[in-house]
Amino acid sequence: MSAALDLEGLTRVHASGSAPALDGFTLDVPAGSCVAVLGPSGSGKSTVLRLTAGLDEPTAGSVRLDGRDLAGVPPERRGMAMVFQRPLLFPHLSVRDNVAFADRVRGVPRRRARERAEEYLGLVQLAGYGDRPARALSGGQEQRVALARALAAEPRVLLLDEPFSALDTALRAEMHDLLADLRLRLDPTVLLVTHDPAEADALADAVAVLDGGRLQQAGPLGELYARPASLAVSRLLGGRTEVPGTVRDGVHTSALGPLALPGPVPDGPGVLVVRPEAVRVTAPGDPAADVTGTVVRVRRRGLRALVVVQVPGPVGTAVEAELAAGEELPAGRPVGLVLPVGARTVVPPAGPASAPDPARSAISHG
Ligand SMILES: Nc1ncnc2c1ncn2[C@@H]1O[C@H](COP(=O)(O)OP(=O)(O)OP(=O)(O)O)[C@@H](O)[C@H]1O
Repeated sequence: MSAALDLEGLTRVHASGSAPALDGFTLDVPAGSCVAVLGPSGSGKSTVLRLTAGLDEPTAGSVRLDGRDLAGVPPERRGMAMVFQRPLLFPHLSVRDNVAFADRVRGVPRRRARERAEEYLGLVQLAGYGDRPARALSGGQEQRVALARALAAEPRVLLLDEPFSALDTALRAEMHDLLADLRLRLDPTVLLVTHDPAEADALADAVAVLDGGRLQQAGPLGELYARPASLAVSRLLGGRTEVPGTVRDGVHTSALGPLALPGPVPDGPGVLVVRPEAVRVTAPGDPAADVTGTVVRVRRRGLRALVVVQVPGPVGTAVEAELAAGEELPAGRPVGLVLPVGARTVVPPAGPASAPDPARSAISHG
């Protein structure tokens, strides 16, 4: 049976005087839901899982399961199971005995533990693999066994730490499907750590974005794409259009000229961000165009192309637009761009710690 997980003000300072690895992190994971913690390397994602699992003590804050504070409860009594990026199987044991291991430690008789292991191997589509030594499995199969072993512990919360990131693209997609099926059958509460927005999109009901140990924004991923709260969130989700300017009375004025905003935004400096999927490319003379510019770079993304359009303003001011499938535009082509009002989002300018990295510049380094 799944449980509601509440993380409240979780903070972890490793050495006194050092910056916290995690700073006041608060997140609700409703029973039976899957929430992904998304963030770049070093942002504190694994720290969230370690504190939740009880593998590390928080410097401040609490972990609650169905309202019960877990302070002082050891990892094995928390009703949680964790799957890591590496499967950490016992290579000399059979696949079946790897899955049965937790039951055996709990004192379940060998025969019963092995029967249960077979059930869980069936769930991860490895029925018939029980007799094999774990060392004779492929990477994808090993990770299925790790998942079966975690599920066999009947956890109330399943903690997944980048569990599929070592797998190739096709296997990863298979594992995503498998996890979606397992969620339907077993209804566990899942807290997933990933650096990959596509993985969060495939698996999670909601996403919490971490940067520098701090929660930036939490909500359904579609909301974060449409309305990122900060440059860090926009960048993590692949946003590259960033036009600095100033907001006054609901209008953002920048090198692109005045652009009305869809909702109330406080007056003051702000950076306009727009998703490439929302930008429409048109002819330079089109009266509907909000701005005109020149295609300076084309990036392939499967059947679609992304074009980087240099627009008036300081060197490097550019807007990225996604073309329709099969549509092509060469570098050097003048174009008009429509930035639909609903797609215009203004976020606070970067502080000194998160100043834009010139190496990311859309124009100079595609
Ligand atoms: N035991 C430790 N002692 C000191 N600092 C640590 C320790 N564990 C983690 N850190 C630091 O805490 C910060 C957050 O680490 P964490 O492993 O949670 O990040 P992450 O987002 O999971 O990174 P990655 O995606 O690379 O695994 C990092 O700056 C890291 O160097």
